[in-house]
Amino acid sequence: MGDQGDNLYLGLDLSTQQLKAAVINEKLEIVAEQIVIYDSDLPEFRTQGGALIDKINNAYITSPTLMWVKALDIVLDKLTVAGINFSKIAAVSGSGQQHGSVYWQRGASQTLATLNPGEFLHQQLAHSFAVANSPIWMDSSTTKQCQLLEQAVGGPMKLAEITGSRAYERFTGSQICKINQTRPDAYKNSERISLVSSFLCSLFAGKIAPIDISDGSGMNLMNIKTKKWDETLLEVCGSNLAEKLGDPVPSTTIVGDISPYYVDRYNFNPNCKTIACTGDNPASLIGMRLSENWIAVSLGTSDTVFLWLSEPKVVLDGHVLCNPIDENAYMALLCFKNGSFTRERIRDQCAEGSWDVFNQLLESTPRGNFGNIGLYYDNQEIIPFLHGDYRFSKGGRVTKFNSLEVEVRAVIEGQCIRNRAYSEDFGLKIDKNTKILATGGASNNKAILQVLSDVFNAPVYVQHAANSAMLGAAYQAKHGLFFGQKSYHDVMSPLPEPELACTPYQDAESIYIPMVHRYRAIVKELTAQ
Ligand SMILES: O=C(CO)[C@@H](O)[C@H](O)CF
Repeated sequence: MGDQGDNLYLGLDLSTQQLKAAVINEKLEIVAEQIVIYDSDLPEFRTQGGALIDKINNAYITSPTLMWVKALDIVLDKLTVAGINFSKIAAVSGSGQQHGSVYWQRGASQTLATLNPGEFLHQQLAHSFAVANSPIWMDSSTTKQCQLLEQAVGGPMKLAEITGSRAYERFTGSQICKINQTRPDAYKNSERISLVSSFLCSLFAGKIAPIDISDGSGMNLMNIKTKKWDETLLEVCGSNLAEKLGDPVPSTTIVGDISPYYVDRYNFNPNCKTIACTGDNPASLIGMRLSENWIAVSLGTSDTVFLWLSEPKVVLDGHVLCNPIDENAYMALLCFKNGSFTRERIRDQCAEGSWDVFNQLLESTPRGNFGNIGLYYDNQEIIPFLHGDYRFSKGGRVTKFNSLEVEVRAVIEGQCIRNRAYSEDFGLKIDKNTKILATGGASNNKAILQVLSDVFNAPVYVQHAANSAMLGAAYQAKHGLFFGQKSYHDVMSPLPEPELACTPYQDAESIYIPMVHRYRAIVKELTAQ
């Protein structure tokens, strides 16, 4: 690939609402970035936020598989128009929304291996999927299948010990099980089954790509210690499933040379390597350069907390995934559905829709909020399994707080206390080395970050990288290409250090440790009801 100095790397993030692509150089600087937003750029698929919600059963949520293929056609054409010299791209990798599944029709491997460079991908793959609309992570229609998985191994704790999570409706195992039960012909005609991430990799590799161990940890099917499929769990979901899935591989695996389709159609270098793709959250961990002593808090539509784990922990709330950077390590993932929409609701109700007013109200109240605590769940929450608003003053449950500023502080403190409580359940020990990396939209709000810092009694840093999953995929392309020659930290060394945003007040720990205990007691009481 000529002088390494001018190598480029391509990373893509196939997320729920859009496909994003970034080209970076050796210094990990973004040299081009393009996006395809499904709803507006591909209106023929009639998605809402990239998803199709079943009109009869709104728990049943899918995405058109061919829409994702067409989005790749478009984003590569956009990069072409942007003048990218594809022949300089040394490696490509990607990330995908976790848990979704793609069902390749018999014969799809042959089609992938013999693509005609004169035609679009979507034209040639139009009949390559046994299931036209892929189940995605927003689906919650597989409770019965979850029960089968847990019963098969002896209950939720055992399933969590084996696979890193108790059974979740959105996880791929229960989704495959449901396809097999409700559409047996489609299951039988599926030559292979991919995750969204390995599906994306397959399009570049010109063959059905393997599932990586990190995204594979989000299926309730893989033993996170042995990194092999659990035979008992596969049996529950369908016959010959191991053959349909293929063997899991480390997330840095070089899957092969890029398909000749891209060499002939876009002038990619024939030596360009396709690196295994992974889930969007593991890719974010890569993009955020997370390591031990760091906690990452992504403050977005949903709030996500990431921890680096050297050993797996058996928990019923949250997920343990194999680590995409070090295959002998793990990562903890806590997903909270109620993030920015809830903050915005309280902003609209209490601060006339203004973040400036919101922040003034927040900063006008003392740490600890006069003993008030609030839990706000606009949508059914994953952890804890609660829905609605719950307010408590010193004396007990109340229907409303007596001031706007108390309500504002309560929503932010409540979310930050939640983050700390469940992180500690994962074994997080907060000490003088603990640091928090905040990302996502709300990480631009210093007033919110100050509360996060106080609740965790740790400094908060920010990283203004555009999209940690997309960049993580681009970084993984380079990391995978030089795996064994350069360490991950060497690969990432050109990146600037995260910037310190705020540090905790002296009295923070004495205020928030009792509040975390009180939070736990409240949640225990509410979930018992
Ligand atoms: O379900 C999730 C993780 O468990 C989400 O973060 C999806 O990965 C979003 F695409």
